[in-house]
Parts: sequence; structure tokens; C-alpha cells
Amino acid sequence: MKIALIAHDKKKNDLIRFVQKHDQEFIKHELFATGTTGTRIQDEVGLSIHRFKSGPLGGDQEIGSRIANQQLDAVFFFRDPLTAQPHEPDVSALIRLGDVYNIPIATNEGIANVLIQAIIRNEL
Ligand SMILES: O=C(CO)COP(=O)(O)O
Repeated sequence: MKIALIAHDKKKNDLIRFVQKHDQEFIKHELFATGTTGTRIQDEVGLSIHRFKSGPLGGDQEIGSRIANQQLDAVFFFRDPLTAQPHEPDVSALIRLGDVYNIPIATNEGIANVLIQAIIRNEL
């Protein structure tokens, strides 16, 4: 599967921990990420990952474009709901495209736990 991983700054540690916990599953898939998130996953988890631009510089839009072209199967997007993002319209656009194309986007760790179990069981 093609899976995108994204986290806002205050959620990056949570996403790294989550990916580390499930690294034996994530290693089986083709991984994509926004710039800074991808660098941290590469450096701290050791998974190979295709990195787009950083979110505020267009990375969310690049991932949205992948969704629109049916080139992504699932997205883990650990959003920070308590901090204003300069690129909030890009974040909303990405999530909107997930709804348009019925791509599962886990926007917090609770639903991420559900989504990763579905992926492990090959239920998507
Ligand atoms: O801003 C982001 C998502 O909206 C994430 O971008 P980075 O991974 O480059 O920090």
C-alpha cells in the first residue's frame, strides 16, 4: 500500500513513537511524508520514505494531489488542533480530498490505532 505520514510540530513526537511501535508493518509499505516529518522518520525510525516539501511550503498540497490521482491508500495525519497553522487552507484541502476520494485519513492517534490494525489485517 501507499501510505502518507504527516504530523504538525507538536504532534511529531507522537507520530514518531507510533511509527516506531508499528515499524514492522510500515516497512512493508511504500511511505510518503511531508518534509520535516519525513526527515525525522528516516533519521529516528530508519524507514525509507519519499519526502515532499514541508507542509507550509506546499507539502500538504503535494499529498493532496497524490490523493486526487488515486496514488495513496491511507494517510496518518497527526494534526495539532490547538495551534494556528499558517497553511490551514492546505490542511483543509488535503482532508477534503480524502473525503472526495474515500481515502482513510487518521487525524489523531485514537483513529490511527484503528486504521493501523485494519492495515495489518489487510482489511482496506
Ligand atoms: O505542516 C505539516 C502538515 O500540515 C507538516 O509539515 P512538515 O512535516 O514539513 O513539518
